Amino acid sequence: MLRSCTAGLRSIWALRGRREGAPRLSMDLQPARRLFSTEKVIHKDWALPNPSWSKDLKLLFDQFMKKCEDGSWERLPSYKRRSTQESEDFKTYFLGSALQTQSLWKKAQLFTRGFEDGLGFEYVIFKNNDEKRTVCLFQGGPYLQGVPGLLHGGAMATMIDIALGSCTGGAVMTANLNINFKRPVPLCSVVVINSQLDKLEGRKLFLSCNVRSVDEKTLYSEATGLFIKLDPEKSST
Ligand SMILES: CCCCCCCCCC(=O)SCCNC(=O)CCNC(=O)[C@H](O)C(C)(C)COP(=O)(O)OP(=O)(O)OC[C@H]1O[C@@H](n2cnc3c(N)ncnc32)[C@H](O)[C@@H]1OP(=O)(O)O
Repeated sequence: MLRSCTAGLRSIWALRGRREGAPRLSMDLQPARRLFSTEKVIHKDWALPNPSWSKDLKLLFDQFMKKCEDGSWERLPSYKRRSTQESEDFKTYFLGSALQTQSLWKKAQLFTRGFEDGLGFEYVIFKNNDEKRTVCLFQGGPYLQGVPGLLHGGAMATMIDIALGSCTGGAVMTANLNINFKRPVPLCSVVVINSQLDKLEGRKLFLSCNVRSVDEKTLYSEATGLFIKLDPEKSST
């Protein structure tokens, strides 16, 4: 698996030096990823295969894409920046935020999508709306190392937060995250995060997840999270 990651990295270096935002043709650089353009901005969907994806990740991706065919599952697209509407929703609550300044707003992006292909967070999330659950396929790259050869716990916590968040909807914030790290995750390996909504109580969403190896034999982590739907009557700043 590590070898597959290394092989992927070779193609990554070939792509280095090409900066996002610079004028370019979508098909020229990353044919596997869908791009659509408005007048000025190119929104790239990052939850699609790229050359750094290991065989395991591609295989699981294909399996879940098949499950999407009858409509029971959907693949969630992933962008570096939230849509204008989503951003407006959050701005409503955080009126005093530094992001109100135009220059910062333009620079801000989801930090899990800020790495070159294969070096950081490679992931895709599939959602089953009826069952109120998601499956996140995650391959943590070499820049996410903690203890040598192993994935940093903070990187795992980040993915758990995102995975649990994907079971919610609308404007929510993480209020509590509780993680039990049971086994260390080898760097560049693929893990599967199964998340579900356990309970909805007013504005409180109680969620849980587990993180397992592809063969399901290793339980790496278990976590619970509390997310709060933001109250339109309140502003947090
Ligand atoms: C597909 C892509 C998905 C992407 C997902 C992205 C994931 C990224 C998510 C994040 O990183 S969010 C950033 C980290 N989180 C924060 O910075 C949150 C900081 N905290 C807050 O802003 C506020 O505390 C919060 C908005 C969460 C709640 O404030 P509110 O004023 O709206 O709620 P309030 O304090 O009235 O509490 C509402 C209920 O929740 C309960 N509650 C709030 N915080 C709690 C807590 N920490 N533990 C337990 N209960 C809590 C509170 O007791 C109360 O219960 P009851 O309704 O039963 O009375």
